[in-house]
Amino acid sequence: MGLGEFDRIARFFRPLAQGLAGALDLADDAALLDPGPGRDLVVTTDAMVESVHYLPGEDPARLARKLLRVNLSDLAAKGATPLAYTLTTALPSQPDDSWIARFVEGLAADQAEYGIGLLGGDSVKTPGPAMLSVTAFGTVPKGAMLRRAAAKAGDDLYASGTLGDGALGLRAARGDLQALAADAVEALALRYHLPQPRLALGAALVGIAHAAMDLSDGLPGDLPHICAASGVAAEVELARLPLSDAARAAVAADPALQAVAWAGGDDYELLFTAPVEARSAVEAAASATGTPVGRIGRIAAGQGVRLLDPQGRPVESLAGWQHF
Ligand SMILES: Nc1ncnc2c1ncn2[C@@H]1O[C@H](COP(=O)(O)OP(=O)(O)OP(=O)(O)O)[C@@H](O)[C@H]1O
Ligand SMILES: Cc1ncc(C[n+]2csc(CCOP(=O)(O)O)c2C)c(N)n1
Ligand SMILES: [Mg+2]
Ligand SMILES: [Mg+2]
Ligand SMILES: [Mg+2]
Repeated sequence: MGLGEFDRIARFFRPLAQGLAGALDLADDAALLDPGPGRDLVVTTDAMVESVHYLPGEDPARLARKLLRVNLSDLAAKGATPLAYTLTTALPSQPDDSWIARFVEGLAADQAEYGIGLLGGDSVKTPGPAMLSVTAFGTVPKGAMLRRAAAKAGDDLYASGTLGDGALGLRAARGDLQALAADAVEALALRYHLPQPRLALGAALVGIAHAAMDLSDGLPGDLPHICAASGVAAEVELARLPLSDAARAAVAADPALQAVAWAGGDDYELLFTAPVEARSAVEAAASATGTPVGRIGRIAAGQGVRLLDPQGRPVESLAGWQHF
């Protein structure tokens, strides 16, 4: 028999709230959060469901870190510095305390890594698969949050890091990439399990980038959001998409994986636009934060996204992740 709901909160979750005065020891109806003078509060929520967002049997510590990181990635995309988060767990009716202990280990590790604390949350049971949800809070200088709606015709379009590793990494984690060398399989799976939110780059792009978002559903799914929000069109040269050595090896071993590498999903890289005059400022932000950044296309007047294959032909068949 596991602990009761409130003993479980006190034992496992309260230590994660220490050091965050507004969390009130996880013993009140709500928490308090002060963004500080001259700062705006930035708020984002993402949930993860077993078998939809992560594989059954996943290490709870690694799962906890991914849950935090997908949310921190949205803060990064807004140029925000993370402050705190709330956590909702919907777990099968008899929660296993050793599972929760390991989940909390993962949260503690990334709290330390990113300088954040647990502000509160909710614990419920479910007859369905586990569902875990985080709401992350960050701050930006007042009025400076990066937005999807700020792209301008003529802007360059950039992506950080490498794309496609997360989606290929899911296949690697499932054991589907048998033809690939073990070190490449491991590198891809790690990118699926443990994204790297681009917080330093996001903050450095405040005042430089026009529009920004993070890539979670894959470039063909996500870029149309910037275009629609900004009332512009975009053109991407797929040959310019930055692919890791492991992703290139996977595509070389199985050319059918090219679409997976391009369409991505689970990337948690930044997609952003900036005026041509800001090229050296973008490069400086990239090098100051140690984040690779590649120019992958451009923004134009009009609407819609054109993806061009390496021969310059439009590709219509790539789609992003959608739940329904
Ligand atoms: N159930 C909902 N209620 C209110 N707003 C929602 C709901 N679902 C999504 N949204 C809002 O829709 C917008 C897009 O959400 P979406 O989840 O696609 O963004 P994202 O987190 O950047 O992408 P991803 O979920 O793939 O990481 C956000 O402003 C989000 O707050
Ligand atoms: C086991 C498993 N199967 C498939 C996927 C792929 N996937 C699921 S949701 C999502 C988009 C982001 O989620 P959301 O839009 O819900 O925030 C992606 C790319 C995965 N991660 N794990
Ligand atoms: Mg979301
Ligand atoms: Mg998100
Ligand atoms: Mg996002």
